[in-house]
Amino acid sequence: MSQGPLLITGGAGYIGSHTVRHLLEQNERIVVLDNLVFGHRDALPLDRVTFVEGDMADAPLIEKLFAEHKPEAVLHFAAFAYVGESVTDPLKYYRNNLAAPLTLLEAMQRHGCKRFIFSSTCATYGDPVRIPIDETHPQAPVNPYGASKWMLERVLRDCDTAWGLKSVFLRYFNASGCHPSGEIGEDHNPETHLIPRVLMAATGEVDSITVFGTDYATPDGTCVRDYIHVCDLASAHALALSYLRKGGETTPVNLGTGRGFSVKEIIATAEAVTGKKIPVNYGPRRAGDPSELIANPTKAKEILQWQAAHTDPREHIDSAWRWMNGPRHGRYAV
Ligand SMILES: NC(=O)c1ccc[n+]([C@@H]2O[C@H](COP(=O)([O-])OP(=O)(O)OC[C@H]3O[C@@H](n4cnc5c(N)ncnc54)[C@H](O)[C@@H]3O)[C@@H](O)[C@H]2O)c1
Ligand SMILES: O=c1ccn([C@@H]2O[C@H](COP(=O)(O)OP(=O)(O)O[C@H]3O[C@H](CO)[C@H](O)[C@H](O)[C@H]3O)[C@@H](O)[C@H]2O)c(=O)[nH]1
Repeated sequence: MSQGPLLITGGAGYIGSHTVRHLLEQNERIVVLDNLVFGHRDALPLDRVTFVEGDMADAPLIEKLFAEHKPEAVLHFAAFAYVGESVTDPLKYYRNNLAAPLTLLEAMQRHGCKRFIFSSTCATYGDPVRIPIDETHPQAPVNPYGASKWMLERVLRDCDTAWGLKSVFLRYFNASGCHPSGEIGEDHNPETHLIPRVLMAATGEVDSITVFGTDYATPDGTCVRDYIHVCDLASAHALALSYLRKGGETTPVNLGTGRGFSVKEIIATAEAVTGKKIPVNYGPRRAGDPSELIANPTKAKEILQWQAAHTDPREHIDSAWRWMNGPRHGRYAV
């Protein structure tokens, strides 16, 4: 097995850049590949990582990258992740989330790189038939985004059977929060996720937050989600890497806290953290939203020795608020 660096696709994005920071603290060597469609060059410590600006579907570039750096493992974050857009433009999602990674996998096969950590999602489960959701829950995605991730999991299993690729499918629940330094954070454009949008309503960047649906079968009628801090996601990647280095088998692992919070609870917490009254509108349901998504995170503890350290959404919102009021938010150069 090659002793080269880690290749991190999408490492200039939200979750990728936090994971890069964490892995650098563990003295890992890192090559980041990102086409900067959504990522930010400034989110990377460019003096400490090798940054390759390019697309994972660019076969000559990928071949050159593997020949030059001989990566030991790939951490694959690069993808499109707007659920709504995936419904209206499915081919864009199947192209980037399913077809493009094949170029990467072909290069891995050619170069004998056999460790893969995949940013999968709770969206692969679809509408839950039981809560909390463990990894044996049926996978029946209800939108092309979730389907593209589910299909890539299948591809990875087949690569294991054929040439011994070992993968961990990290099925994240709802990523939130920002690095405690306030130097990097969530900066999607457009931003559709609940917590940053609530905070944008608090700063006046948007007029108000619209709650999508108040008639769900939940205690207060709004959707319930399991919010997992981005720094907890980062530490799980390091542990998944150790698991594969110790000879771990291909397997899915949920990354969540096991606790759910409603949209209304998140807004109330954001008001408490910011000290501001947040203007709220109540709108219809958003297509494709399950009422409740809560992880059973037991397996992560058993096989990765991981559990979420930041389980209080107040802490997530507080770190996101510090980032939004810090010097770099919205001022990434790229
Ligand atoms: N944010 C969440 O709540 C969440 C939840 C579950 C799963 N995920 C998954 O985690 C991963 C990271 O999500 P994020 O929120 O950090 O998104 P992000 O958009 O911030 O990061 C993705 C990065 O990939 C890059 N990228 C996209 N296509 C590329 C390509 N073809 N070649 C090279 N680079 C490319 C983008 O420029 C971006 O920097 C995604 O795979 C996403 O599906 C996210
Ligand atoms: O302006 C908003 C934004 C969101 N919501 C609600 O807040 C909850 C969280 O919505 P997000 O858009 O923040 O996140 P999702 O639950 O849609 O997350 C899904 O999409 C993500 C990709 O971006 C991940 O893949 C994740 O695993 C998957 O569940 C949902 O009930 C949503 O309806 C609102 O009410 N108003």
